[in-house]
Amino acid sequence: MAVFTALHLDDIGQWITQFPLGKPLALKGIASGIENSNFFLSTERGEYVLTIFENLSFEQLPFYLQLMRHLADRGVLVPAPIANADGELVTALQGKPAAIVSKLDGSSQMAPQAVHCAAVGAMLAKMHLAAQDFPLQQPNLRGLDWWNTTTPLVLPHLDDAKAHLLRAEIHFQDAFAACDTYKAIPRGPVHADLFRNNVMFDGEQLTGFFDFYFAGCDTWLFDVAVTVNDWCVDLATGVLDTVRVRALLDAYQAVRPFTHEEQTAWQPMLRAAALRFWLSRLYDYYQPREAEMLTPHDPSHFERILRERIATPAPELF
Ligand SMILES: Nc1ncnc2c1ncn2[C@@H]1O[C@H](COP(=O)(O)OP(=O)(O)O)[C@@H](O)[C@H]1O
Ligand SMILES: N[C@@H](CCOP(=O)(O)O)C(=O)O
Repeated sequence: MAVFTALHLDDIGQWITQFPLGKPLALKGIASGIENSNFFLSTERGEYVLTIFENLSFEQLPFYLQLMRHLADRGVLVPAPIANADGELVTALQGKPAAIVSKLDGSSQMAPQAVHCAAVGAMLAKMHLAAQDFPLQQPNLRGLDWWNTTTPLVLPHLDDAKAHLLRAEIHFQDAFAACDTYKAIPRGPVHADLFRNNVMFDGEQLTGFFDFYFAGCDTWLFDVAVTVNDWCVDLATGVLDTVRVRALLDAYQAVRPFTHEEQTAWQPMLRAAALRFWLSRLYDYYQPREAEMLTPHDPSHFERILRERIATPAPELF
């Protein structure tokens, strides 16, 4: 569990009066997540999630919170941010930026079947289309520039085989990002971290996407690749399950058809999505931060996925 900033009910008594939520009744640290400090908050008005942002700044946060508001207003299932009396979605708590959002029903589906993958694919396409007219701009902060900056920081910790793979893949992805096909594929705001643990289900009913704090403007296909690499994979081997891949891709393109350029970019994009999380997990592993409770994710999982995507072509987009 990661709670970087300890917080108790007494600490928020005054702070919470700026929100139309009534009296706070309970506050409980959440036993998962690796980026922020999250708490379930019960008030006289209902159930919420309070997040204290450990790495993102006051300047960066309006992009995420306003994007969630924009999507919620257009029928995409996401937590709704709660504004304070001045209409602000982000305010200071313990000297750090903090926000309150509505709590989604259900729980994460950690052993998804085709029916869950189809629901995720359809909602992801709906989200991409709904975000097209979102007016704020922010790059994907964990995109190509970050990969190039981070690689030299982790390379000294790797053995020869891993270092060779990382250098070669960065080289491949730099070339891929420079090609005309890549430049021609559609883009806009993307979630960029739509793993099983960032979606709620109530049975087979999807109740919401959450954890938008890696969102940014990038290719839609990158978002699809990140999602497929997690939702449709055999966790032990990194091998894709064709039935789940087909369910996710078919449901996605029933809402937003893929382009021919995206078809060409699909295999390199799956590699890019694997590289992104191998790198961030390596970075978190070798440069750990202070936390009250923290379980780092296993980097070798995404090294395995990357090797598998290089070795074996995935099912085509269409
Ligand atoms: N809006 C929400 N509704 C219900 N549960 C939530 C919501 N936001 C977060 N959670 C819970 O908090 C946990 C950690 O949140 P997450 O956003 O993944 O943390 P982090 O940003 O630190 O990685 C989730 O696994 C989920 O159980
Ligand atoms: N999904 C990423 C890490 C981000 O953590 P999250 O709990 O905020 O989704 C990974 O698995 O490496």
